[in-house]
Amino acid sequence: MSRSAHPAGPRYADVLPEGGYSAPPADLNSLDPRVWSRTVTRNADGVATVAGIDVKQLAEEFGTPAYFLDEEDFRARCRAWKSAFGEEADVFYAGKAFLSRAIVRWLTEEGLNLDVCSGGELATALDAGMPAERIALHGNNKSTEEITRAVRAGVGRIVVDSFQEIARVAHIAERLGRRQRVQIRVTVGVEAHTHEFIATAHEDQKFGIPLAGGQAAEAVRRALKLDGLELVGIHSHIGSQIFDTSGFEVAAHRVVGLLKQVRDEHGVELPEIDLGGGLGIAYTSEDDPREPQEIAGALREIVERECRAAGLAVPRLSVEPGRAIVGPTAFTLYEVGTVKELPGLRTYVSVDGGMSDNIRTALYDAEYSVALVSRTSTAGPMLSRVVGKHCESGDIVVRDAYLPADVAPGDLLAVPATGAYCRSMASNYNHALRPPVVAVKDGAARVIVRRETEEDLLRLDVG
Ligand SMILES: Cc1ncc(COP(=O)(O)O)c(C=O)c1O
Ligand SMILES: N[C@@H](CCCC[NH3+])C(=O)O
Repeated sequence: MSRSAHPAGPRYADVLPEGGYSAPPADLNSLDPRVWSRTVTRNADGVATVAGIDVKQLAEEFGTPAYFLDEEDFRARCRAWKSAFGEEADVFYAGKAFLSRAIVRWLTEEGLNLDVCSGGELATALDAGMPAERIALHGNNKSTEEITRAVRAGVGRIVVDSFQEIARVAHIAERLGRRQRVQIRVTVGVEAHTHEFIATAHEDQKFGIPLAGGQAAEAVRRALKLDGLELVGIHSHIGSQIFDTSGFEVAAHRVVGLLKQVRDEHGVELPEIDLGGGLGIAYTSEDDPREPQEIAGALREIVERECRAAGLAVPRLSVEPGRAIVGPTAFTLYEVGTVKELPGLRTYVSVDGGMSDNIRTALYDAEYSVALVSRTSTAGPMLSRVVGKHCESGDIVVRDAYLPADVAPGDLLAVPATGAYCRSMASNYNHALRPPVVAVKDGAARVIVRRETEEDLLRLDVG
């Protein structure tokens, strides 16, 4: 929410968000299809439903807070990415956004590959049957154990992130009698227009080997000399929650520039380019994300044009969307516990979860939307802040939202677009029990990640 004066008047200028507040939406009961997963709607009684199941029934059966993930929507998004990039490219789903065995099975069935960035993600992928050759291992500080497991399993590629790692992967692969396919992650020097903590290709941050100063070219030189490595390509990931294709285009241009330099220096044409993930989604009605076709068209066009100009064969392209596939497919369902009005300021609506199930608002100032979903209301708009139950004043789920003025304890609220980086970044802060993920499809709901229990917490506490 943004832009305009505080509804309570100028006296409260000090509490204004940057740019001010927007006017309340015309209809507080509507569920904007750009923000909600595809099968979310309201039934004749005004209760929101997903995949045909009403949220009151879901809350009763699975409790709150809980994430509800629309399987059909997830699969449709996988297919949209696959068909946008076509047979000449590979789509690696970024498991860090959210990973579970069910997700791995759906990805495998839909023909996507998988990017993992830890031993835990690798274990989940292999356990759920993703063929190793369709897995890429990432990370800026992979352990020797993680690299060894990945090489042993036969992963399709390891994306190396530093000079030390080039030597480390080569050494491990040689010791195991393997030749590991690797890509080198480079930093292209693009300032992605996103939050500082999720931008990854400007120069002053921890990921990748800079193109600047010839470091990436030196990394290629070293990798080409090592028997344990098969250098197959160059990787770039510029950041996350990006709406504008221009940063990807600059990255593609610079990566192709490096391929040309490698060809000119070593007579080798590297056969692959990966341009990472990062495509943004709509968290609120004000966001206007790009579609996979748009990004695919723009990337293909620039890679082909640049390669033609450089006299290079067009390399195989891959991308790693996480948020854009899983983000819009889930919402978090909460029950309202208390409603506290601060006259002239706003109303604090406390729900039964918070920063332990969605840290993004506190961490990145992320914006979310929220709706009353257990009923409709004809009450007027109330400027609200939806907060959690943790012992932190920064425990905010939705910073600025209009809710109907009659919202009361026992009502159910849902926050859409929480499929990415919410359950995967959830914590046990205040010994909160991490919520379950429930997959919904065709009128049926099943738990794919169960709710944590106090026994789970106590089992780890062995002191
Ligand atoms: C290397 C890499 N690939 C892919 C992704 C997925 O990004 P997103 O979920 O924004 O598509 C990330 C996370 O930002 C990443 O670090
Ligand atoms: N975790 C971040 C994105 C960073 C992903 C990894 N490079 C988010 O919630 O938006």
